[in-house]
Amino acid sequence: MDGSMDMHTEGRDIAASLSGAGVRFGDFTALKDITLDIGAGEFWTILGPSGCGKSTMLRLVSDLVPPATGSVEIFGKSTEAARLAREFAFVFQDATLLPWRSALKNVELPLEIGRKRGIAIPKGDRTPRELLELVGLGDRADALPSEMSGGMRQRVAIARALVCQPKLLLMDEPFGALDEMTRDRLNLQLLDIWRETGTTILFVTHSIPEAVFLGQKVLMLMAHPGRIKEVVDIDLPYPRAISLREAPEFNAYCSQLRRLLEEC
Ligand SMILES: Nc1ncnc2c1ncn2[C@@H]1O[C@H](COP(=O)(O)OP(=O)(O)OP(=O)(O)O)[C@@H](O)[C@H]1O
Repeated sequence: MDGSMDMHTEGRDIAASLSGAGVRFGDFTALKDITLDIGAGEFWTILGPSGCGKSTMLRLVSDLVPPATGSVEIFGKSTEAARLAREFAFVFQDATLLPWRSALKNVELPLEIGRKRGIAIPKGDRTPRELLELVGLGDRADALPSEMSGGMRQRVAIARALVCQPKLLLMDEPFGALDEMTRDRLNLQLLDIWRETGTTILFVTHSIPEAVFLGQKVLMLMAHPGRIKEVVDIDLPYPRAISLREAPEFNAYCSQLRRLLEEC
């Protein structure tokens, strides 16, 4: 499908609803006519050629860039209202931890900032320490970022993103800089976290196998201007094990997406 798409949304709570949404930077159209609904609790991965607007899509949803056309709603609110209510959180490729603070202190940071600014932060079900346990770092609470591996730092960043109990997690190539084995392990861990927290996840990646392994749906964007090429449902059951990557149906999805990517 080219340009835009309609989704059947009956009976589905909607986390993010985009309607004819476009983004411009000056004369340049970065995203055009994006229409889609992302159901609450769903896991979407986003693929597309370099420069097609994947990061811009996350920035649009998270109130970092305004729509030049159309509208974006997050859980029925404006993106600004959702941002102020801490309904979403970001994880970037670089963990961006404060180097002088321990893992635990980094996870606690959003709560501290909220308190200092007098912002009512949604009280999460889990304490920062419990979140470190959730990402498998319960025994590294006092470690400094320089004492941790890249994968560990990224897990701290995920725990920090979860500390305000966001209903929507926006992840921009969070495992792109990690070696393949660490990436596989974090993919499994992220699926566990997704199952346990029920958070909606929007996950940008350049890796077709990663997009298929994680996602219930893959949003394929195309370039010039950035727009929807297709949404592919990944009809593979959860929990997903690494051995799934050997399965013919997994590889069939990868081939389908590779063909779509070549057309973009
Ligand atoms: N602040 C900005 N000002 C001008 N142009 C921008 C700005 N941010 C992004 N762009 C342009 O918008 C387009 C989409 O950028 P974006 O970073 O969203 O692409 P992407 O698909 O995430 O790319 P990549 O896969 O390389 O990370 C690119 O052509 C980029 O140069």
